[in-house]
Amino acid sequence: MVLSLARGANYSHHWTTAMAAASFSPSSLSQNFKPPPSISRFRQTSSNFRVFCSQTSADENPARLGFLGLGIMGSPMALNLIKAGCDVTVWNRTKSKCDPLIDLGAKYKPSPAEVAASCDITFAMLADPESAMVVACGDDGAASGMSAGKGYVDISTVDGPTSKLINGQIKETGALFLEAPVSGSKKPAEDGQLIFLTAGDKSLYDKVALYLDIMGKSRFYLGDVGNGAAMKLVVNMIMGSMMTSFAEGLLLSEKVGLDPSVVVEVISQGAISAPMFSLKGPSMVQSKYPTAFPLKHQQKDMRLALGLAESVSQSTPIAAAANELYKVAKSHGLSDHDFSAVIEALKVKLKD
Ligand SMILES: NC(=O)C1=CN([C@@H]2O[C@H](COP(=O)(O)OP(=O)(O)OC[C@H]3O[C@@H](n4cnc5c(N)ncnc54)[C@H](OP(=O)(O)O)[C@@H]3O)[C@@H](O)[C@H]2O)C=CC1
Ligand SMILES: O=CCCC(=O)O
Repeated sequence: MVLSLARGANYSHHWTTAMAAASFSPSSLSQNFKPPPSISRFRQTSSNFRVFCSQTSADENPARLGFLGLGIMGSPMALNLIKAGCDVTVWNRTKSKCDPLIDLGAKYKPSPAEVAASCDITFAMLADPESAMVVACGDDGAASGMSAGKGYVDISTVDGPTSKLINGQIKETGALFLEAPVSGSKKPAEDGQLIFLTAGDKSLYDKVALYLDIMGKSRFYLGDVGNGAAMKLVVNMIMGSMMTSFAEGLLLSEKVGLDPSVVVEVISQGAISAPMFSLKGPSMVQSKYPTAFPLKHQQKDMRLALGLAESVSQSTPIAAAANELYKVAKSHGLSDHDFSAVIEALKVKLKD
């Protein structure tokens, strides 16, 4: 089953909302206040508008949210939940990354298990399959704090087998599981414009739709666990290959005496125009790679996508070649730069 909803298509009566100046007090909200139909669009355009998470029924609308993993993506996503008035408890391996959110009202627990035990729904945004596994299923992992009635939503980009393992461990506790990797990078995370690619328990998907709509602009429900991970890996495999092809073009243009900035401009006006080229191109031309999506994560996604292709004997020679370039870039110390730094791998002189 595939279900796609753009933001605002499914607003629920569980929300209480208010247009308010900064001094507005949540306690003055009426439980019966109904959002206007244009609420979601309005929320994007007005800094005075807040959406408050309210608890009309503990069963129907869990209000205690956990957030595990406060990196480039997790921090702004959790922040958007806090700004919307949700009751958020955070945890991060490096505790200092919790502090700005605690200052803004988040609660803190010292382990994933304690977050899960104290929350109705726990979101996780971890680096890779290994960290997603250890945070969900390791010692003091979230599964230790889960039980019937709770939900675990893993937003990390992992492979299907990892997601299925986590699903199994969470389900053993009686809790529900949803995988929900996202398309969109640092800025869309800050702006609440992510695209959720979900799969797993449909009843949990329905419960968390409210929160996904705070953090994102659209959501897809793709059926069984593994389908969300596969969708994410296919999309990122294409993106990773596009970026290497773009990098080759920029360098070739320079070698033959063209201005690569003009190449970026030409591309932006034609059929292969893409926001990614327009966004990253100008800084790539200046050999600058401010990190939005770390190169090490793009290489991880290429590796996982190639594994997915291998599992069904699908030929992916372009992605395989692109992956080699990301590996070269990593070996040159570019792991924590933006993935557009892969262009540096093409500047490296090959030995005879
Ligand atoms: N950045 C982007 O544009 C996008 C990223 N993604 C995906 O989202 C996920 C997070 O990405 P992003 O926020 O950029 O990554 P970051 O590297 O900024 O953050 C990674 C997070 O994982 C935690 N972590 C890493 N290893 C461990 C471990 N062994 N145990 C516990 N926690 C660990 C880090 O904790 P600590 O702070 O202690 O290091 C941090 O909270 C990745 O799967 C990525 O592929 C998806 C869409 C876009
Ligand atoms: O996983 C990272 C995706 C980045 C993006 O969609 O812009």
